[in-house]
Amino acid sequence: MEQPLTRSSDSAAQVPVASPVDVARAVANVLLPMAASGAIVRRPRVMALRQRLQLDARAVKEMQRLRERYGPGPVQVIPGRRISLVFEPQDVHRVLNGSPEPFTPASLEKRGALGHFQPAGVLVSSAEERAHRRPFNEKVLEQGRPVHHHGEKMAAAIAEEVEALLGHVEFTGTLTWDDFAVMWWRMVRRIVLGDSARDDERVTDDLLRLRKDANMSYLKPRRVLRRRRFLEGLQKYVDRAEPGSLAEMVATTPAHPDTQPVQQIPQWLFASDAAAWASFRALAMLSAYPDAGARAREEVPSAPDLPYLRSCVLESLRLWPTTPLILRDTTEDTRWENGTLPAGSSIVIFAPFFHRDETRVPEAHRFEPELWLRERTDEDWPFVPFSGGPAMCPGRNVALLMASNVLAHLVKDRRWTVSGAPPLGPERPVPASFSPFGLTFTPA
Ligand code: HEM
Repeated sequence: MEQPLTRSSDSAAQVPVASPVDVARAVANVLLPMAASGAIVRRPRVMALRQRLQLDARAVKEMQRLRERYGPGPVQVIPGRRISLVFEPQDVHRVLNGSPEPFTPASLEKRGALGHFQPAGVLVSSAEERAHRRPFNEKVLEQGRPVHHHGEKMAAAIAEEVEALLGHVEFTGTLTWDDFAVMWWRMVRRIVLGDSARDDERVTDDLLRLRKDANMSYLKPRRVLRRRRFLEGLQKYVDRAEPGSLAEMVATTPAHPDTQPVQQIPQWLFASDAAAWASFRALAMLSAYPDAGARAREEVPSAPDLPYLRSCVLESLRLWPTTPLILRDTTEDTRWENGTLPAGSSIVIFAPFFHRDETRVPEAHRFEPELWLRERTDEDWPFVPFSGGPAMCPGRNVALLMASNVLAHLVKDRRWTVSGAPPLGPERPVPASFSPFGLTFTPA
């Protein structure tokens, strides 16, 4: 049973419900733009609109207004489903540290979405299944090591793929998102599945198809045959167990029968997409902030361990979190400063509010990679691009290794001019919304 908070009252009343007008505003300004952008695979056109209208600024303002109006405790903004927004750092830490009980990451919404391609993935698992699946993910991904023991092999694949991309850029004169994404997926397939998967677009196209369905969650019927073909494709790579791949580690890491090792892999593939968005935005920042670009270039010889470039990627993720809505469902009644929430309620941590609220975060609209040069703790303000607590992203270090090494090769011998971005630079506030998909880089 969870300990009550020291600041909790004995109130048996439920956490307040926002007024109908505030419900409509919270949905329109906070929840809808995020859902419309695509929870599992992004919709570039909606992202472009979000950038044009700078909708994330509106969302943060709405959160500030709601907090002002209802106080620091949570407030329910979808009464039927009992979805509550939280506003205080200690509530963020409490919810994330209280995973999987009483705050399970396997929320109704996530089960609806991820069930399309990884119904046995750790993120949508019960507490009992998680007890086996989480340690398996941590072992294979080596979550505590900045550089995975396959790091040299990963770095070699990254070097080859980025060099091939740069050859293409020399030919076309520009670096676009589409070219970057082709390179990215070749690299991810090699790192996760093995070198022989480099050109196996079918496996990631199958996943893309299933991810598109996942955006529609329960509204789309499950494509059972496609999912079977996709998972069988992954199984083949595990059977092949190419040395230096994560598939090899899946094949050789002991697993409890409940673990379903192959079903842990889709998350590693699909979540790598977020690292691509963060890297492309970080490249724009390194191009627009000459001092940061110079510091990154100086660091290149120490690859694959690149703390400053990793910080740049983390800062890109703080400014534009790729998981803006961190969801938890309550598994028992929980007490809060302003009332109780019954079991089965939903808690939403809206990350941009905690990352970009200029009334409480001095660096809200500045590019400050230095924020990440030391490990952050629960004593710190919650910047949570990788979530936190026992369900924190176990692939964080693999993602940062990929992203930082890709950036190192891109900036090593080149300076880039960026177009297609909102105005960027040290003299101005960092934009609230920033789509990576419309960016084009030209060697300066
Ligand atoms: C920049 C890239 C990435 C970001 C921002 C990111 C972020 C996150 C976040 C926020 C969560 C928690 C979601 C939640 O609580 O609902 C999560 C979970 C997870 N991530 Fe990542 N992730 C990234 C890349 C990766 C990669 C590359 C891998 C694997 C190679 C990975 C593996 C996982 C796994 C297995 C979980 C589920 C953890 C659990 O439920 O215990 N992620 N990630």
